[in-house]
Amino acid sequence: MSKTIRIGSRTSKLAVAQAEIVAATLKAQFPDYNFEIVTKTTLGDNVQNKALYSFGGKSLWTSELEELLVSSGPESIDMIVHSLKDVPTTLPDEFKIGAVLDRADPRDVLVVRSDLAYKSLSELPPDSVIGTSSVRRTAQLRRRHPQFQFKVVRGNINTRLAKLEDPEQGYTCLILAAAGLLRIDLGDKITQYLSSPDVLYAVGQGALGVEIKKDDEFTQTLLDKIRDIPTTLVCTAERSLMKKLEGGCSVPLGVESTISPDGVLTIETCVISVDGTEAAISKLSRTVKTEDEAVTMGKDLAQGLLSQGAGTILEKINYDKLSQN
Ligand SMILES: NCc1[nH]cc(CCC(=O)O)c1CC(=O)O
Repeated sequence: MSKTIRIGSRTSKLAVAQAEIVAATLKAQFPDYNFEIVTKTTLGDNVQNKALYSFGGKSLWTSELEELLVSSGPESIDMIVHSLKDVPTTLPDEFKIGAVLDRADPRDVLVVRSDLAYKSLSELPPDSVIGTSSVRRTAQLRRRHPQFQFKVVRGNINTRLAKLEDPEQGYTCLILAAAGLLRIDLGDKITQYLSSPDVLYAVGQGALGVEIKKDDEFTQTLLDKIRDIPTTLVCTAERSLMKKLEGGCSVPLGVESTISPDGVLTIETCVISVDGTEAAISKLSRTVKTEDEAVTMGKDLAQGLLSQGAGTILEKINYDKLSQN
C-alpha cells in the first residue's frame, strides 16, 4: 500500500479549499503518495467575539490542529494548511512554516449588496455602512473616506455574505480578501479591487502557509518541492516587518508588495490611527535574493514606519484594545 500523507485543515469551506490546493500541488509532484485531508473545528470557529488572534496565550485558530501534529495516534497529521495571514509571526517552539506557496491576488475587495448598483467606493453614498471587523481596513478607509460608517461583521465568508444580503442588518457593502472569495468560487461577488492609496492589504494575505513539526525532515523534503520562492521572499519581508512592530500584540498594518523577475522587492506599508487622522507610511525598493535579506528589509521598513510616528499610533490602538476587554 502506498504511503498516505495527512493534511490538517479547519472545517470552513475556504480552509478545505486551501488544503485541497496543497494536496493537489503535492500530488502533482509525488503521484505515488496519497494525500488525505483531515478537518478539525478550532476554538476560533466557535468564539466569534474575542480578540481574534490569541486566547489564553494560545493561537485561537491553530492549537487543536497543532495537537494532531504532535500526536502519534491514528488521528495524527503531517502538516496544517493555513491562510498565511492568520499565522502568528511567532509559532510555538516545536513548529515551523515548512513552505509558503504561490500567492493568489492579495488585494482587498469591495462587495456591494447585490440589489444596489454602486460599483466603487467613490460611487457609494456618504452614509453607506461598510461591514468589516478589521482595524486595518477601517482605519485606512476612514482616512480616505471619512463620510462612511463602519459596522463590525463576523463569521466566515459565507456568514458575512448572508449578513450583507439581509436588509435588517443594514450593511451597504463588505470589505473582504479577494483570495478567499476566488478560492471558493465567489469571485462574481467582487465589485471593486482596492489598492494603494485606498486600502493596503494584510501581511501574508492571499498566500498559503504550511505548518509542520520543526524536526520533521521527511515532510520538509516534500514541501521543498512546492514552495514558491518569490512569494516566500515577499512574505518573509512582510512578516519580519510585522514582527518588529508587534511586541506581543497584533498590529493593523497595511502592505502592498511586488517582486520583479530579477528580484527587486518593492514594499509600501502603512499604519493608520483608528480615527483615520494620523498615518505613518514607508516605502522601500531593493534587490532581495535570500530570506535573511528579506528579514532585514522588513526590519528597515518597520524602522521607517516608527520614524514616521507608528509607535504612538500603535500605543494608542493597544491602549484602546486593553480598555475594551
Ligand atoms: N480574516 C479571515 C481570513 N483569513 C484569510 C482570509 C482570506 C484568504 C487570504 O487572505 O489568504 C480571510 C477572509 C477575509 O479576510 O476576507
